[in-house]
Amino acid sequence: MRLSGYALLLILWLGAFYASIIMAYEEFISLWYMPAGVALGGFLIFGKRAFIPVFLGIFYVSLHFDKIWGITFDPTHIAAALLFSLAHTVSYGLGGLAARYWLKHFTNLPIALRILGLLVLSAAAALLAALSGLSVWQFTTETNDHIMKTGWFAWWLGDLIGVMVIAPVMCVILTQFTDQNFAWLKDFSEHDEYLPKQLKPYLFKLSVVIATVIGILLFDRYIDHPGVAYFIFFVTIPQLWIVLTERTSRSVLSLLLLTTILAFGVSIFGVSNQSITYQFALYITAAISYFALAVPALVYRNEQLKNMAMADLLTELPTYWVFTTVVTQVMKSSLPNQNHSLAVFNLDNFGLINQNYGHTIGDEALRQTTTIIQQELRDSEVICRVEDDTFMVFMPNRDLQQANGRANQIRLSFPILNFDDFVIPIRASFGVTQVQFGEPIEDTIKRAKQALNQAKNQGRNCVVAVE
Ligand SMILES: Nc1nc2c(ncn2[C@@H]2O[C@H](COP(=O)(O)OP(=O)(O)OP(=O)(O)O)[C@@H](O)[C@H]2O)c(=O)[nH]1
Repeated sequence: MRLSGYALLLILWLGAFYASIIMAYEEFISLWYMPAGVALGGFLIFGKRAFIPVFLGIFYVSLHFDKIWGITFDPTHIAAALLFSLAHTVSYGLGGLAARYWLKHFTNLPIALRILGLLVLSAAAALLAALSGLSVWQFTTETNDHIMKTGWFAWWLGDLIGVMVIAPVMCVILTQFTDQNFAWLKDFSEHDEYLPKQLKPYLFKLSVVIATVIGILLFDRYIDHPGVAYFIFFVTIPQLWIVLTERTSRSVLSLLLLTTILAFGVSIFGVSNQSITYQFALYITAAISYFALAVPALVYRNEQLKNMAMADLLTELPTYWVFTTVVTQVMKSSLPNQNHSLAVFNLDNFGLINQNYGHTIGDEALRQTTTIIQQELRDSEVICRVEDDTFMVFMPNRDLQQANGRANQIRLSFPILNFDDFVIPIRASFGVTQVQFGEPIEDTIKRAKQALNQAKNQGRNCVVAVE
């Protein structure tokens, strides 16, 4: 962690604290307590090194915020501030470190399960912070029994929302200030490249979110019914729209915006007696947003798997699966008098290239060879990489003799590859066979592979054709 990271964490914590004070709807109770999210996010990204800036932040405000303690600046005050700072830092430290461990070491679990773990850990950390913070408060002031009994729930909920909304924002910001690799966080945004970049549709969706929040606050302000605040749950719909269709950072930003507007709006529109309902709605909206993040991530993974099933990663040739599917379709639509053939070829002594020049050069040789052979093929011919250095070519409308000639043409087109300090001649052996009408494709391939074995036994760099 760089020094700028420490400083930034401290500044963000203080900024979040003063913002929460402005947004408090009751003395010391905020709709959402932003510093909780800054603290947990700090521990999540920086690990235990976040302790110092978080502790300093809360210690500073505990000393200077006389209103909290109602006592003067003396040893008791300092002891109280110390205890209070420890309660906050240790609670979010434990929560943040546990969340970090969970995300780092359970990367093979489904995303939804990892998110569930995060929600549980955040809830536990926020509860610990609320209970320990209030206990310190009660213990040091001895007067606020009422707060302990009635305030802990709102305090907990406010902290929890702070964590849910701010911690992901912290992850986006703080990852810039450390040299670590955050592969364990990237799963939540790896689908981003598949999602649109255009700003206009996002701004439109964002305005729907904002309009929904402000509309409901206004409604609550002017319709005198305690149930009106429940309409705020509708904001989940446009928020989900964003989560499912926009990049992760945009979903996080929208959640941040809607929470901020709601927190200010509750005070501005004078509807703070409904705060608990608004807090629940925020909590549910944030939790659903995180779960929904798993959906575009799953769609993205599906797309990746589909691509892997369709094209070989190294050569980008169609896979065996695509090849056999296409060939089977052609065979099904063929007439008995149509002759088709199939060639299997394997590069000669390819293992030696790896041995002599290394695997990377071997990969490059495979790539360059397939590019050159592809150029040599006719449009109607279908090629695939079967495995390793073995390939297959389907030759429609060619009988065995024609296919034999064609395979020899392809064999002769194998290149001599030029690298900086050396040249590598590429050679291959071929097995060719004609497809028997109505036979399964696996039988044809088996015969062609037997012919290929014969070609290898005959000294390589040749074509063997079998009926
Ligand atoms: N660089 C690289 N090598 C691979 C890849 N896949 C398989 N190989 C290597 O290709 C070689 C294939 O060996 P074989 O086909 O059995 O034997 P060969 O050395 O080509 O000799 P013959 O086939 O008998 O002529 C092995 O050394 C594999 O390690 C790959 O994707 N990249």
